[in-house]
Amino acid sequence: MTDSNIPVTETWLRKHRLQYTGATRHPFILSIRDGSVDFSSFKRWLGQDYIFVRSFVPFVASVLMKSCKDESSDDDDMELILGGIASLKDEINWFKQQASKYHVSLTSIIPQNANIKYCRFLESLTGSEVEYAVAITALWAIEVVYQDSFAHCLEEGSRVPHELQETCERWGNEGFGEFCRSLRGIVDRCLQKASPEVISKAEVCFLSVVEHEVEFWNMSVGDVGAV
Ligand SMILES: Cc1ncc(CO)c(N)n1
Repeated sequence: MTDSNIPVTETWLRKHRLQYTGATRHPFILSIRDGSVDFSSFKRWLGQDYIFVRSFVPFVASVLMKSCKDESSDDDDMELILGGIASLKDEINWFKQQASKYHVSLTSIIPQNANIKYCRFLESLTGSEVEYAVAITALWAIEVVYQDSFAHCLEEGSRVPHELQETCERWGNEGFGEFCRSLRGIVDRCLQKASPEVISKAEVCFLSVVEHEVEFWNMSVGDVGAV
């Protein structure tokens, strides 16, 4: 670490503020927050995110495996990640419920390009050659973008449509916020001891996640460039 007083994640968030804000204050999220959201966009997001979450499970499982093998990991890491996997089961059920409520057929969804690319990226991180520090960075970044985005929709002055309140609470709730802070703590701890190469790989990985998240939202609002 270059400056021992500032955690690595803090330096990234300062350095890549614009990119991060692009992902967490995307027009799609702002439209949920101000109530102007187009429901066909919401339904598109719902179907695509269901596919994403199914690919996300093996990725998180691979992070769990790395945490069990890596000597810089501790017992708490394993339990935190395991809890994350357990809640994905609940999340998959939630998607099924929402899909039936909005008449979205989950069996006939065609994954869009941005989604395919994002899932491929996740898969590329599952190999044993990818360091735990890099993989846990991706996990934190993936979760914190959703947490930060949906928590913004719950802030005072927002006008979220009643039907979407539950969606915002799913990722914007305080418990999930705490989970993200714990993940961030792991990232900072791992990178404090990491080599400059691993730190730089993790930073590239963080930025890739942020870019994939922007593309994912773009796809949801139906940006033709993303299809
Ligand atoms: C695209 C995407 N990013 C992050 C999350 C958070 O789990 C999600 N469900 N989907």
